[in-house]
Amino acid sequence: MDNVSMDSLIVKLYDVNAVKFGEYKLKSGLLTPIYIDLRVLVSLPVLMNQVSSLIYQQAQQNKLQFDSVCGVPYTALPLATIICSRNELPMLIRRKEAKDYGTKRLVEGTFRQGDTCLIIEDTVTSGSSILETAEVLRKEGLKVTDAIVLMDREQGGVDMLASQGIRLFPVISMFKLLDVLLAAERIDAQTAQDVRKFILDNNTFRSKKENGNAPATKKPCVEPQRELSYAARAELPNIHPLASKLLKIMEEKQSNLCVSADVTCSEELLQLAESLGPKICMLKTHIDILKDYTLAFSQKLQALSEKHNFLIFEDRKFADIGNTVKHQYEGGVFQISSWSHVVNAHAVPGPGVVKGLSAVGKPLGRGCLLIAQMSSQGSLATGEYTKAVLQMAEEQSDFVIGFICGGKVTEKPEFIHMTPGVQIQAGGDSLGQQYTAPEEVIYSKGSDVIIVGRGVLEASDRLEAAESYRKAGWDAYVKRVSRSGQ
Ligand SMILES: O=c1ccn([C@@H]2O[C@H](COP(=O)(O)O)[C@@H](O)[C@H]2O)c(=O)[nH]1
Repeated sequence: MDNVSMDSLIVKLYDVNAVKFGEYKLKSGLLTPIYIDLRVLVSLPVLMNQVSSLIYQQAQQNKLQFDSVCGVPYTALPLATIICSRNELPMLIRRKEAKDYGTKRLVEGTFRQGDTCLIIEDTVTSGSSILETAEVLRKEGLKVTDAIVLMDREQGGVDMLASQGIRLFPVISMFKLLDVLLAAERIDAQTAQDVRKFILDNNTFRSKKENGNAPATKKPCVEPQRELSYAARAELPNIHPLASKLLKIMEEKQSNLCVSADVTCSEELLQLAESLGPKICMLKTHIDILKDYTLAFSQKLQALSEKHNFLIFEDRKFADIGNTVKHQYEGGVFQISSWSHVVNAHAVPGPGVVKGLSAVGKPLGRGCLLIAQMSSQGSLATGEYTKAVLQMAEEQSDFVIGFICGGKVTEKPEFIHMTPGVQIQAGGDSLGQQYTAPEEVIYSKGSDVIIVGRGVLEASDRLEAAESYRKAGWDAYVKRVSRSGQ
């Protein structure tokens, strides 16, 4: 289902009163300004079918492997039934309580020990209902590794379940829902803001970790740091708003792909942005290689970035004293700061380069990546130099949002790691470029975003190639987060 119909589904859910604003009590007793009541769907067969297909699409898009499907009782039961019946899949029913006669089974249906069962849920807050169902299924000898939810309230369910070895794939997330209802004028800006604040202030997983079960004395051993999802990092208290926006785009579009649009004609660049826009979280430009740049072009590019929800990154690699980069960023022919969300800089000149850029970009809400490492053979950006770049970033984190690097260079989850020199086939070119595969960059080296140029541009079908890179990058990320949660 495309974005437009996803948006109209969200509006429909509101119109049938499945999304309510006011004051409601959650299962935990917490009062919430938004309540999702998907029970109403059971009387609305058209909507029921649409929602079921969306849930099943998540399973297909993420290539989930399973032998059976189980809906969390009760609201998700009919959804699971429709999915199983339409797609001829075996279903299991988890009883909420065992009968005191007959077989006394807690799981109805036939299965073999070691079979994998996919869980379907209607709404997730903390993830505890999915976990309860998973525990019952696991006790019966089934494996549970994945779950799909129609509506994720973004209050920590994804992270809690990941910590229990379950990857949760949401169809709709709370922030997306609020954006759509606001745009459709179903709610006003104040309501959206109040709900957003509530969600951010009431993360059930974070607060449990922060407040609950704290040992009286420190544990002697250091536990390995748990990997946060992109969505959880987007909500970190000290995160730069642009980094947060990027992480939310990545989560929403399930894309950690930045395409490097290294073409020399502005029309071709706009065509790339139009066709690949839905697949990417960011589009990288080298504006000075265009032979026909105009300011009108940059306006069209901005319009496409809004239409397809991606950020623009001008790979200008500023490397001069603060006063000069200020002019280069703001003025000249390109007026980069007026249209590019993100730029990058070498640290060679010292902190003044960031100060100069920040003087122009910070008031506009822009951000900067520092080049900590390079993908080219013989690069001098290694070792102590890379460490000095990290230090410079930390000192100016109100403008620096992350790094260009070969892999993770800092454990600070507020910083974004972006890696160029990526192709499915590792190798290189004749001018020193070195390529690493998406899985290695994201899963093994811990980077966040893959930057792909010729891997897409030189493919016979650019859209198909972009989708392969999107999928490879996203699968590697999902694998990484679930590994750390187990
Ligand atoms: O270390 C670096 C920094 C930047 N780049 C840029 O990324 C793309 C890579 O293009 P491919 O076609 O995928 O090789 C290109 O624009 C470089 O200028 C980089 O490769 N390495």
